[in-house]
Amino acid sequence: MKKDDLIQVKIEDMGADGAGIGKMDGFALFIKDAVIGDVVEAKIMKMKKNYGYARLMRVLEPSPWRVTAPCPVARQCGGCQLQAMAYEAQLRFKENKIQNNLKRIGGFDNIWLEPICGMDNPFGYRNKAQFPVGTDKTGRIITGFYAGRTHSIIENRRCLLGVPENEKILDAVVDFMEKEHISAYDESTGKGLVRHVLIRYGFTTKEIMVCLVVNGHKVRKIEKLAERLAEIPGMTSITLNVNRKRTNVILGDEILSVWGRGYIEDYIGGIKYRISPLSFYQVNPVQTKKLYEKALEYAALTGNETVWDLYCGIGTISLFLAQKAKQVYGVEIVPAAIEDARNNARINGITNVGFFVGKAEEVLPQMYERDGISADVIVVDPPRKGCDESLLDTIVKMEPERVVYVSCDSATLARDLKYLCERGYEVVSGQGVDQFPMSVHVETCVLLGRK
Ligand SMILES: C[S@@+](CC[C@H](N)C(=O)[O-])C[C@H]1O[C@@H](n2cnc3c(N)ncnc32)[C@H](O)[C@@H]1O
Repeated sequence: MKKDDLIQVKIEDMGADGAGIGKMDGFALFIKDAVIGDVVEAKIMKMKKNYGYARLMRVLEPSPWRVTAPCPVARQCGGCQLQAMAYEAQLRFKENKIQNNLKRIGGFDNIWLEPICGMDNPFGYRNKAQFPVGTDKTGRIITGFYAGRTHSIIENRRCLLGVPENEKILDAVVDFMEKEHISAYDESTGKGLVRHVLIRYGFTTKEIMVCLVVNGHKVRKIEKLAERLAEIPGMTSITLNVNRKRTNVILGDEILSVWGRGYIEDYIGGIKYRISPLSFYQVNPVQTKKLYEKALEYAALTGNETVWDLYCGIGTISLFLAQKAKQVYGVEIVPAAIEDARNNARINGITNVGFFVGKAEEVLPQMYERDGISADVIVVDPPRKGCDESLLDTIVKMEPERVVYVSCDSATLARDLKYLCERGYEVVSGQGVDQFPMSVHVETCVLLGRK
């Protein structure tokens, strides 16, 4: 097989990034957009020693799990990788992904997981969207999402994963930019003003926040845009975020108020959270509630426990746990998030929590060595790279009865579980929670107990 060859192949498996995998002449061929069970015609794009990449040209026999993707730009857009696959099959894919990682990376052969927790309606679930703004070849202002692995914008104002309000907001922003001749930022030159539109929506409160990310400190006639946006029911906060750096990172550090208050509020369970443009907040509130309830169930609190919630963000899990614990301590690296966490405790009248700013892998060992702190239960919810070994070592030394590991990357989860299980812990239970339908991502919650 060589570049540009046309082949016919049956898709027998799927890779972690959602690409279909077909086998031919001993080679594994990765074919994006092919669904397990399809027979496809594909064009070879690149061959390596044992595997290759091919482009899907035609589906010759559709898989029983193939569906028509409801979004017209699903294939080009980098946001969804699994829209052409029935939701039930997506859930099986995610369960397999977790199990494969546990086996391959963690060496766990027989971990029983509770059935994955999926959504009844797997669309319209996202409470946050960040739309890049740019221009097309004719200079017309466009917004949408980046194509997979690139920074070219696929125009789309009606993303089916988000709320309908997004479209009205984007219409208002683009109209305003065209009428007032406000430029879009150009990544290749570093020139132009408007980079992204960040929208957040409180599902329980229906409050909306719009934050325009700009390469500057002001936008001419912004009050005209604010006037129009303020007419959208629920609009609560309009801000500018200043990002003058030539970087892929979307948000800068500085927020300037334009209209309304600088935050929205939302509830998960009975707890109210204040969310500012820079705060980390889970994007799928329906599933987040289920995830936190699972973490709370695994923590099995009776009211006498001291609990540490590491990587606590704005204190979402900490406040959930505090309802059933004696004392909860949260640790988080972003100072603004800890400010939000303290505020969130205050507005909910929760007094049995304390928050610390710093790296979990520094704060916990320091406090253990210096102050001899203890823990009955430790919850960790790290970013994709997982936990630092020095943090895992301290957890082992502190000997909590239970460790609840919430993970957005089952590969690093498997690595860290292996480490803990070689040092006195065992996996008691676990469950995948689908926070990101239509994408390949999946959240996992695991309970570890002392052997
Ligand atoms: C997956 S989020 C979890 C946040 C929170 N538990 C929630 O559910 O909203 C991970 C958090 O870890 C924070 N973080 C990243 N590295 C960290 C570190 N080394 N120490 C402490 N926090 C860290 C991030 O800022 C982010 O808020």
